[in-house]
Amino acid sequence: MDKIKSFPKKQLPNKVQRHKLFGSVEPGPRTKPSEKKEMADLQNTKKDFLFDLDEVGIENVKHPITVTSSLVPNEQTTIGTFKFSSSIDKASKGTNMSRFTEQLQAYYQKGFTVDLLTLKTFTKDLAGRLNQSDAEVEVSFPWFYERKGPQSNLPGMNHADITLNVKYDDVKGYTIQASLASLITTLCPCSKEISEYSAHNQRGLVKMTVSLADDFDERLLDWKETLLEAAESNASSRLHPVLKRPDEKMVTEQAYENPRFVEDMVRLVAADIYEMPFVTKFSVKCRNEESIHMHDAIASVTYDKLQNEMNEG
Ligand SMILES: Nc1nc2c(ncn2[C@@H]2O[C@H](COP(=O)(O)OP(=O)(O)OP(=O)(O)O)[C@@H](O)[C@H]2O)c(=O)[nH]1
Repeated sequence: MDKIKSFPKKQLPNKVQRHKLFGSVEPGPRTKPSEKKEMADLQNTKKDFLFDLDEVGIENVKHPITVTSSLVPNEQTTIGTFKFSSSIDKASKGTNMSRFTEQLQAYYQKGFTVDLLTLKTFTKDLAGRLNQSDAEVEVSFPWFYERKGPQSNLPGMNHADITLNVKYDDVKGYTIQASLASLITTLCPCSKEISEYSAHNQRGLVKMTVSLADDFDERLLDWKETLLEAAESNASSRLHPVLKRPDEKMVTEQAYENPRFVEDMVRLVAADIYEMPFVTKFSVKCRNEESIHMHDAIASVTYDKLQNEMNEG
C-alpha cells in the first residue's frame, strides 16, 4: 500500500502536451456544414448507376442476443455475429448503412430474442426502414445445452454452432434457412472389421443446413434440439463434458457397437431429416478428423424434397 502511495515518481507532461509530443495538431479551418440537414447525402443520389445490386449491407456485427431452447438452459445470453443486407436497384447510389445497426439497437432495447418469428418481423421491418422491397438477416452463434454423463448423470455444458438466415421479399415472402453444426464420435467400421482387436475412432463435425417451411412454428417444436438429435443419435457415440470411468466405459462400448463411415453418417442423418415434415430442402456434411491420418475424411449430401418428388412421380 505504501509502495503504491509513493508513485508516480516521474513528472510527465500533461495529456494534451503528450498528444502534441506524439504528433497531434490543432484542428484546421471548418468549411463544411455540421448540421445533418445541410450535409450532402451522397448515398441517396438518384441516377443511372449501371447495375442493380443483389445485396448491400454490413457483416461481422457482434451483439449480445437471447436464445430460448427446449433443452436446459431454457434461456441463455450468447453472442450473435450478424450480417444485414438488402438489394438496391441501379437508380440508387447507396444504402443507408446506419439504419441496420439502428434497428438492431431498437430490437435489443425491446429484449432481442433471436428466434424465427422475431427474425421474420425483423427482416420485414428492415425492408421498410430501408425503403426497399427486400431484406436479409443472417446470424451465427454458439448455442449451449446441458449434457449429463450417461452413467454418472454428472452435468456440464456442450455447444453447437448455429446459423439462421431469413430473407423477406414483398413479392416472394419469406425464405428461412437454419443450420446446426455439432461434434460427434465416429468409429471406423473397416478398422473394426479387419483388426484382431480395437478400432480407430475420431471426432467428427456434422453440419446440417435445412430450408424450413414458411409456416413452421418453433414454439411447437425446437428445431435446434431436433437437428442435434439427428446428428448425435446416428453417430457412433455422443460427446460429453464430464465423464467418469463408468461413463467412459459406456461411450467406448457404444461406439464399438455402432461403427460409422463418414458416408454412413451423412446418409443416416439425411434419412432423419427427410422424415421431418417441416423441412423442404437440406444438406448434410460430415468431416472426420482422422486419428490414423493427418488429413480429414469428408462426405456430403444435398436433397430438395419437392424437386426430387416431382422427378420421381
Ligand atoms: N452507403 C454506404 N455507406 C457507407 C459505406 N461505408 C461507410 N458508410 C457509412 O454509412 C454511414 C451513414 O449512414 P446513413 O444511414 O446513410 O446516414 P444518414 O443518411 O444520416 O441516415 P438517415 O437519416 O437514416 O438517412 C456513414 O457513417 C458512412 O460512412 C459504403 O460503402 N456505402
